[in-house]
Amino acid sequence: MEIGSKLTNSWLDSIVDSFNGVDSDRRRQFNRIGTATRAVIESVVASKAPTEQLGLIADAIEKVAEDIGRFPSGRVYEGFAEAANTGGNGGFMDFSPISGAANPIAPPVELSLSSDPDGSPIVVGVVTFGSAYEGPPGSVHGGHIAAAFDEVLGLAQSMSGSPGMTARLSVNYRKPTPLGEPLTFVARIVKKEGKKVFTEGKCYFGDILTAEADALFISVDFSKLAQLAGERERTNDGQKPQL
Ligand SMILES: CCCCCCCC/C=C/CCCCCCCC(=O)SCCNC(=O)CCNC(=O)[C@H](O)C(C)(C)COP(=O)(O)OP(=O)(O)OC[C@H]1O[C@@H](n2cnc3c(N)ncnc32)[C@H](O)[C@@H]1OP(=O)(O)O
Repeated sequence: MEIGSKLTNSWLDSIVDSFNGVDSDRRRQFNRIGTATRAVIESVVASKAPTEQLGLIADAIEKVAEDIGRFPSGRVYEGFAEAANTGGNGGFMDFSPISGAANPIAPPVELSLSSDPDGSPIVVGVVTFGSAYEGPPGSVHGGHIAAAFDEVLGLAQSMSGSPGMTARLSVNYRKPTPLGEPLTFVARIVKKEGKKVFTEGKCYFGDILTAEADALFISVDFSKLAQLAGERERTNDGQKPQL
């Protein structure tokens, strides 16, 4: 993901610059795997393949899982937890569960920084959710809408220069959010009070407002993030960070 920064937030720019523009074969291969696995996930939940074919497909997928599972696993952290990238060679947030191209469970939401007509900085997230994200028939599952808000609001709050973790996230679902259609999330900072960064966001399908959210982020000491990353690398399974 390239973040085409139109902002002059030097703090965020310096982080984004440190990840962007670096290309590597390793990153390309991870992104290919992520894209192909995402396509498999989509087909798995929506395939009309004949039953006799399903066993063959299951055999093939089990073989792939076995092949990749033979290698040791462990995440690489450069900077921030969510900014884990594909091998330390560039790729800002390649493995984000929401926006990471290399993470097959990410829809993914494509993030960019922009500004609204009055010049205020905003984050824009563009995404089309496939069948794997279905909640009510034909609509996106509300939990995934909340996750997309957490991501775009999370990037917006980081423009404050003192990013933190989500303390509270509230979503109002106004209209069903359609599957298989391009959606646009927009997020901004509302105000900052000490460690508290208040944000708000909206999700549109065309001109239709389908959901809106507000969230409170609490700036965290970067040493806390480093500690979380350290725990994750030590245990290598990352399931239980010690706070
Ligand atoms: C992760 C950082 C990434 C940085 C990346 C930068 C690069 C840019 C990239 C960008 C895109 C990435 C996008 C990622 C987005 C995803 C983020 C997530 O999903 S985060 C996972 C879910 N959230 C948790 O797991 C938090 C768990 N909770 C905690 O760890 C703590 O509770 C925490 C940090 C939220 C606050 O703990 P305390 O000890 O630091 O805060 P105290 O000092 O006690 O409180 C400060 C003030 O805030 C209020 N406060 C704290 N928590 C509150 C709450 N839940 N609700 C309301 N107020 C709260 C308190 O009442 C206090 O207010 P008074 O100063 O007294 O007025």
